[in-house]
Amino acid sequence: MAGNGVASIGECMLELSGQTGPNWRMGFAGDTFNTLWALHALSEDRPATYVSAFGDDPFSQGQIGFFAENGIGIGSSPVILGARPGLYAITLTGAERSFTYWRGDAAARQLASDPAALSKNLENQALVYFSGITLAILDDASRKTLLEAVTKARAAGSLIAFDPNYRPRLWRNRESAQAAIVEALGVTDIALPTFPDEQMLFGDETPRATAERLGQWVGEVIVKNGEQPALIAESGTLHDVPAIHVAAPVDTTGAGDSFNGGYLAARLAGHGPQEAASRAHRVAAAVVQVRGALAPFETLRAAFDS
Ligand SMILES: O=C(O)C(=O)C[C@H](O)[C@H](O)CO
Repeated sequence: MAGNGVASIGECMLELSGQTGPNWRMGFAGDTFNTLWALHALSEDRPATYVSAFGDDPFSQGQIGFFAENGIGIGSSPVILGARPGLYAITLTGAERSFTYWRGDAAARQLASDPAALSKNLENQALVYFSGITLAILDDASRKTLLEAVTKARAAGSLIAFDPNYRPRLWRNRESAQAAIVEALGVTDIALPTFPDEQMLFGDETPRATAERLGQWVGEVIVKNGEQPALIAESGTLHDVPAIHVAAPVDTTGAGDSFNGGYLAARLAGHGPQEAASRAHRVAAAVVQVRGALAPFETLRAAFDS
């Protein structure tokens, strides 16, 4: 039987944000971590595990320490001698973000190197979350190991949530991204795609087309579309849930990830999809008003409950 915990699988990097002159602020972030951060802030009573692989250098130790200080464990995730975390920097044009990465040899690429540890991390979880970035950083064999572990968790009763989160640069080509993402959707209960990503990768013309295409495999689909309404498809019924207009956003990094965390926290707390999406929009609106991907827990909670 599935337990009470929440687990998110992927890569958390060092994050450089908030450049003012020559000064950067260093934090820790990565799409699946950003989602777990919000989910954990909003579901405090559930044990939270970030499932990845880590290095043994001071930055990896700092990362694991930061997770622990904030109540997030790493379960049985491997700590690999000589490995280190990836790094990314945020460049802002207005509030719109773009990223530069140094991540090709990051420890997280070995997150499926110990299949037994990976499966153990997914035991007793109410919810398991992963993304297209998780898939993109793995080689074919590791991706197969990951999907087997997720399939096993699902069979044991965990709810599986997935955001296709398309990062073209991380993939060999478009076809391999399409194939891996479609395979992941086959083991997904809640899909949280972003329309412009789906348009770029699959040529969908409207959010409705995305919802219908994903609805072939997934019972609950939430199509995010920036400041446009989110489109929810649940067992074939569609609803628009308006987003929140933020007058002066500062950095859009992590908005979609935090939306996902808010949505999943609300669903786990028993709210229906429309109420969950309204709360998720409020959480995302709070995150675009801070620099970097993570907002303080109190900020997230205030937005979720407002
Ligand atoms: O782009 C990535 O791979 C990241 O994980 C960096 C950011 O935190 C993430 O994209 C924000 O959604």
